[in-house]
Formats: sequence, structure tokens, C-alpha cells
Amino acid sequence: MVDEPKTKALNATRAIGIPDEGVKPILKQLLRVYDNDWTHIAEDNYRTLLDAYFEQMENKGKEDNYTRRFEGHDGSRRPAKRQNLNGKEECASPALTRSREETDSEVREPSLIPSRQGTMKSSQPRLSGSSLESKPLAHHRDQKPKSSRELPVRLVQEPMNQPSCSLVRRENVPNELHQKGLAKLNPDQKRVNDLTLSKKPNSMTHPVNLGLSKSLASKQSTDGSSASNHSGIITTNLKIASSPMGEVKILLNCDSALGQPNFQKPRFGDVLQFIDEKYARSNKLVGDQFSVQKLLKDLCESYLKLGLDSSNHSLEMMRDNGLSKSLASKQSTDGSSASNHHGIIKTNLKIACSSMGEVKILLNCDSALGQPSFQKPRFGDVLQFIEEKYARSNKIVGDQFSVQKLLKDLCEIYLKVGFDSSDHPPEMIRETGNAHALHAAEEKKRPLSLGFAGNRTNSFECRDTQPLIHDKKRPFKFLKDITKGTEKVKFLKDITKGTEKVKISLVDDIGDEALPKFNYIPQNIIFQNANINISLARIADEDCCSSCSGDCLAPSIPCACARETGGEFAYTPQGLLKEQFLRECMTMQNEPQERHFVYCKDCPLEKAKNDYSSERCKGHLTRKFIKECWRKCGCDMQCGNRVVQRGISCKLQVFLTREGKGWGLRPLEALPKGTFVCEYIGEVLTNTELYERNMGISKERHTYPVTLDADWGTEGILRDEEALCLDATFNGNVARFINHRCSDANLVDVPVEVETPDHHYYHVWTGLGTFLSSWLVPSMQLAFFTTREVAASEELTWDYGIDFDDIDHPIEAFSCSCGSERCRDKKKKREIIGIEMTGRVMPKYFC
Ligand SMILES: C[S@@+](CC[C@H](N)C(=O)[O-])C[C@H]1O[C@@H](n2cnc3c(N)ncnc32)[C@H](O)[C@@H]1O
Repeated sequence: MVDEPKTKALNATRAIGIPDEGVKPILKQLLRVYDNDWTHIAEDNYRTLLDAYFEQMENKGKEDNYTRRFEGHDGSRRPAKRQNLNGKEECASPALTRSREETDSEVREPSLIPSRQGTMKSSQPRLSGSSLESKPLAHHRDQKPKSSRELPVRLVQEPMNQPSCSLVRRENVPNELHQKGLAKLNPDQKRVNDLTLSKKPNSMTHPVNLGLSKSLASKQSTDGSSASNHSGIITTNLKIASSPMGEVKILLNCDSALGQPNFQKPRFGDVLQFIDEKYARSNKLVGDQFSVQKLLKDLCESYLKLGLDSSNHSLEMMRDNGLSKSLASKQSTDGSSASNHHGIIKTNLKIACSSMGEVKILLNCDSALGQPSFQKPRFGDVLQFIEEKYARSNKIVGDQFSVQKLLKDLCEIYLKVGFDSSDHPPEMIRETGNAHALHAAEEKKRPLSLGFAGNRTNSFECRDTQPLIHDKKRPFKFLKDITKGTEKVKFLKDITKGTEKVKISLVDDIGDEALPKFNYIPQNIIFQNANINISLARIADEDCCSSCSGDCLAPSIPCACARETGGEFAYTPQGLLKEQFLRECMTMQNEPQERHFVYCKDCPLEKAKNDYSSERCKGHLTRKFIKECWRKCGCDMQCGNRVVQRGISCKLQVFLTREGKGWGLRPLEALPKGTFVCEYIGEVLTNTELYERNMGISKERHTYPVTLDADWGTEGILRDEEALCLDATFNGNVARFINHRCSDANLVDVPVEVETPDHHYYHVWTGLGTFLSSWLVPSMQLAFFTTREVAASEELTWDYGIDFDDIDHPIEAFSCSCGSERCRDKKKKREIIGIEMTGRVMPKYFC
């Protein structure tokens, strides 16, 4: 019988030129580790398998080198020699003269354990029962068996940074101590400046690999962690290792830059400044997309880029542009000590880069040594914490942003979390939801083969090297906000569950608000009875531009799709709504004229409102709409007349408002006037279904903006099943979080015709705490555009068009806290100013 998963695995590895003989033994071991479960092995295009394979290749390379180093031409062993900065040769430490197997595992750099790309979630298998058994898997950096570590590494003092390069001597710790988990670095360990670090790894080092190192093949194809330049592909990778004593080492390895004729080692200070300025220039927000990993990878790639560019004088240009600052000024501004309730703990950040492109960032927290309350936190937690901290604070990466500061933060938080967890371990466990104890418990259950069984350096470190487990069942991770005492912050990385092109985070940093209970859907769905007729046949040839290709905005004469909008497209080449179009939409909504209304003979909305006792139609506002190119058109998705259909592209965040409006929506970046923000998405219901659904719903905070479909005024009497609406209460997209503002809202809703030439829409207030906006079928979209430039973090609002005085309405309107000067909620005003007011104010969408 064909072993299908195995065949697939071999096909995958064959495809990148790896022979079956090399893969099969590894596959066998992985299957043993994973109890014959192929899921992990097949994940990420066989990433685990590839990592393990390249790891083995690398180790094999080392063994060969070992042989070369330790055995003379005559085969006799002799001590290896290494070079210090002074260029003097010195004998290898006694450890290097131990047995071959033992020595080899020590000679390796800190044993770094790969995890899957970009995630701290899943555990990487460690193979047992083979030559790999006693070695944690290290990253594949380069297919060349020879790594920079085999070369004499000269670490250069960096004038731009901290007085670099004084690194802690790495002590050998006896095997047995590691096995018992009792190993401690000597607090009085001597600092040395001879920078011979890379020859002797710290056997105490806890490896946490951030998964940036992947097989070359997958690197090149997916994540761009290889820097391609005019000299070919340069691979980079990032490794992070932390010792139980608070020493964190970030290794950015660019050693494949070696030998590139145009590579010239840049000053690391320039690299840091370059990246700081890059973030500042783009005025990017540290939002949900922000990742320290990404940032460090950027750092590494920028290092390469600058190294390569410097030969083309761009570095000079950068310097001329004032990008280079003195270290002195940096040092004078940033405090590198962390203060906490246990006193001042000195931390410091040292950056050293070798002439071979290897960058080491050492976050040294060794003054935490001997502090009784210090308990080493898991580094994955620290990283996650800092990422979420930045995301939460919505901090704009502007002038103040500094990578150094960020790395220092990392270090300080490492300390703080360390202290906090030893102070309050159980609370911390519950609040963070990532739980040392949870891991410890799991660890007990975990078969030894998953850990470093038999490995003298890692048997007790296994727990700490486990990637962070996200509790997927809980929508929120509860984080203890260490910057605000005991305050709890709820944070959800992506409410869209990955269904949108962008992540949309949710944050509650002011209270213990209940989570919104709804199902995120990126496209409308039909609830039950809605009768929707969408077919290509309904789109006449003259309603599309089948002979177009590419971008319809490019030719000087607009195509047929512009005809419906007066011979002009609604969008600018930048994808913004044109000024005049926007103005007209807003005027029609804010200052409607009588001619803008149509009236039904027998209005289904009024029927429904008044318990089927007919009442005169209040009128439905006709709307300006956008006509986008559609499926029958010849242009492609990049066509400038396809904006809404490409989906959400700006960075958004759901947050808990401070004015009592519940959750709201805000952008995490400044949005120019006319920017498409999102569509209104929900369930398509008939009008009857909506009212049945809403029966008995109490007046609370509801999320019921609904769009209805009806051919108001033109088809005489509409049947209830023909009047459709959109309800986002249970199923909806991010638009359900947009709150109401009575005037000067920064969003306007514009119907967009995408797959149907029908234009049936109108707005109506249904009660239930919100406004019903109606229009036609799911493919006719209601889209929100900014009415003006919106600043980052400013709440996005929309005028629901509520008649706050509509006493006939079955459901009472919410008490408006929009804060606008022209708030229409007179009741609210009465409450505030205590003056009885009379008169009925009709909302703009009602006649
Ligand atoms: C479409 S939802 C908006 C999201 C909602 N804030 C939430 O937390 O789910 C409409 C509801 O939000 C609240 N809301 C919206 N705008 C408001 C305002 N200006 N003042 C007070 N409450 C508002 C009302 O409870 C309303 O029923």
C-alpha cells in the first residue's frame, strides 16, 4: 500500500533537491517524536522536516570541521587553537579537549531550538535516538557546512553604540547540574573583554528560537528573510537565547554575506538609526501587525542592505542627511536600568558585530543574579508581552521610537516579569493565560523524547524553551499590565480570525467590559428567506467594460463603467473617493432636498413599525452610488475602479470607548480624506425576519445597523420578503463597532454597485438602539469612506440618522453620547441642561 503522507513528504523535499536517503531517517525520527502524527510534520510545507534535515546537515558539517580541527593530517588529535581580539592564539579550554562527542556539543553556539516560522506556538520536535539525540536542533543558516563560527570571529567595538563587546565569560557547567536543573552561573563570573565568546558557548543558555531561521528553500519562497541583492541571495537569521540568569542574547546572523565582494560592514549604529528612521519615516503605528521578531529581522536585513549599499555611497548620503548621531548623545538620553520594587536592577544592552556579518545583541540582566525573588521568565512571554504592550498603547513609531529602547524594554520587561512571576506566580498564571504552571504540568506529561532527553545541557531547560501556548478557546488573553499596577487589559490580536487581509485587534484597557458576542464574517450571508437573484445574466454587456484590460483609470477616456457615475470614475488614482463625489454624497445625506426622496404607496417599514397598521411612508432618500468594475469586465483586480471589492486595507482596532458607548472603532494610522475603511457586512434577512428576530430584545447596547433592500417608490407595494435588510448582531464584520455621531461624523456610507445594476437602498431607523440602513443585495455593498482626514486613534463614527424623538418606534433609541455640538438627542440634552424642550426633530432620512 502506498504510504501517502510519506510520499507527499518525499515529494516536497525532492522538489527542492533533497535526496530521499537524507530525508528518510529524519522522517522516521520525527514520526517517532510525533507519535506518527503527520500534522506537525506536514505543516508549513514540511518546515519541521526541512529544519531537521538542514540541522543534521549543519551538524554533519560541524563534525567534519571538528575532524579537521581536532585531528591533524596524521589523524592524531591536538588541541584546537582560537584567536582572541588581539590576534593572539590561545589554547582551547580544557573542555575542548574532552571526548569528541561531549566537546562537539559544547563547541556549538548556544543550542538554539527552532520553532515554526513566525510563531511561538508550536513545539519543535527534538530528535532522539540518533546522532541528533544529544543535540538540540539548531537552525539551518546556510547550506554551507562551514559557518562563521568556525572562523576566528573578531568582534569590533562599535563607536555608535554602548561600549560594546564586553561579554560574560561562558563557564562550563557540569553535566549533572544541568540535568538536575540546578546549574547557576557564578555570580562573580569574570567579565572579559577579549571577546572570545563565540568559540565557547554558554552551556547554560536557554535557547528560544523565534523561528526565523528556516530552510533556505522556504525562506526564499515565503518570508523574505533572505535579502536579495544584486550580488545574489543573502540569507539572514535571528536567534534568541536567554540564560536562567537574565542574560539574553540575540544573534542576527548574516554570515552568508561573507565573501560578497560588495559587502562592506556597516557601522551598527547606522543600521539602528536607519531602521529607526525607516519606521519614523513611514509614520507607521506599532499596531497589531507590529512584531519584535519582524523588527529584529528588519534590523538584520538592514544591516546587510547597508553593508551592500555602503559600497555604493548611500551610507554617506544617509550620514549627510543627519542620520548618524553620536553614541554619546544616545547614551545620555536612555537610562539603561530598570527600577522595580526590588530596587534598581542594572541592565545593559551591548551590541557587537563581527566583520563577518554576525551581530550579537546582548541584553545583560546579570545584576538580577542573587536576587532571591528573581525567577527567570520564559522569553517567549517577554516577547509577547512587549509586542502586546506596543500594540495596546497604539504608540506611533515616530521620532521617539528607537530599536535600542525597544530592546532595552525587552530586557527590562524580562526582569520585571521575572520578579512579578516569582511574587505572584498563581495570579500571573491566570492573568497571562500562558502559565508557567500550565507548562510545568504539561511538561510532566510530555514524553521525554519530546524534550532533550539525554542531553546534558537542556534536560531542565526544556520547559523554558517551549513556545508560548495560546489558549485558542479563550477569545482574549488576559494580560497583567505591569506598567499600570494591577490593571488588567484585554487584548485580542485579530477579531477577524484571519478572514480579512489585515488583522483587526481589539483592546479594552479601561475596564472589564464583556466581550462582544458575534461571529466575524467578511462577506454577507443569507439568513433564510431572503430572495436574492444575482446572476451574470443580469449584467448587460453595456454595463461592463469587457474590452478593457489592466487599470480602467489609466486611459484618458473613461470606460463604460464610468457611465453610471456621470462619465467619471468615483476614485482617484490613489484609490480615494474624489472630492466632489464625496461632497455630493455628504450633502445629500446632511442636507437632503425634497427631490432626493421617494415614497412608497404602502411602506413595509411603517407597516412593520406600527404593527401592520398602515402609516404614510416617510420617504426614502435616494443616494449617490459608486459603480465598480465587476466580473464581466476585462480589467484585473488591480484596476483603480475596484477599491471596495479588494477589502479592508487600513489598520483598524476595536477599542472600548471612554464615553460609555461600548466598543468603538479607530484607525491605527492616519487616513486621508476619501479613504475606504470597510463595508457594512451582516446577515441578509427579510424585513419580517428582522422584526421577528428583534421581538423581545431589550434596550441594551445593540449592534443592529441593517441595510434593507427595496425598490422604494418605484414598484408600488413591496412584499415583506422583498424588503431585505442586513443585521450584524450575530454575524457581521468590523463595521458593527462603528458608533453613531449626530453631526460631523468622519465616515459616510456610500452604496457601491459591484455585481448588480440595481440601486435599491435607503436608510431607516429601526430602533433597537441603532439605525437601519437599507439597500439592495449582498453584492451591492454599503461602504464607509472618510469624510475628512482622520488622525490615527481618532474614533471612526457614522451618522446612523436616528430620530431620537420617534416615540412610535417599538424600540427606544439609546441615549446619545456622541459629544457633537449638534447632537440630535434632545432627551439627552434635556437631561443635561434640565430644560424641557418641545418639537419633533425629523432625522435627515425621513420626510
Ligand atoms: C452599531 S453598535 C456600535 C457598537 C457598540 N458600541 C458595541 O459596543 O457593540 C450600536 C450601539 O452602540 C451604542 N452607541 C452607538 N453610538 C452611540 C452614541 N453616540 N452614544 C451612545 N451609545 C452609542 C448603542 O448602544 C448602539 O445600540
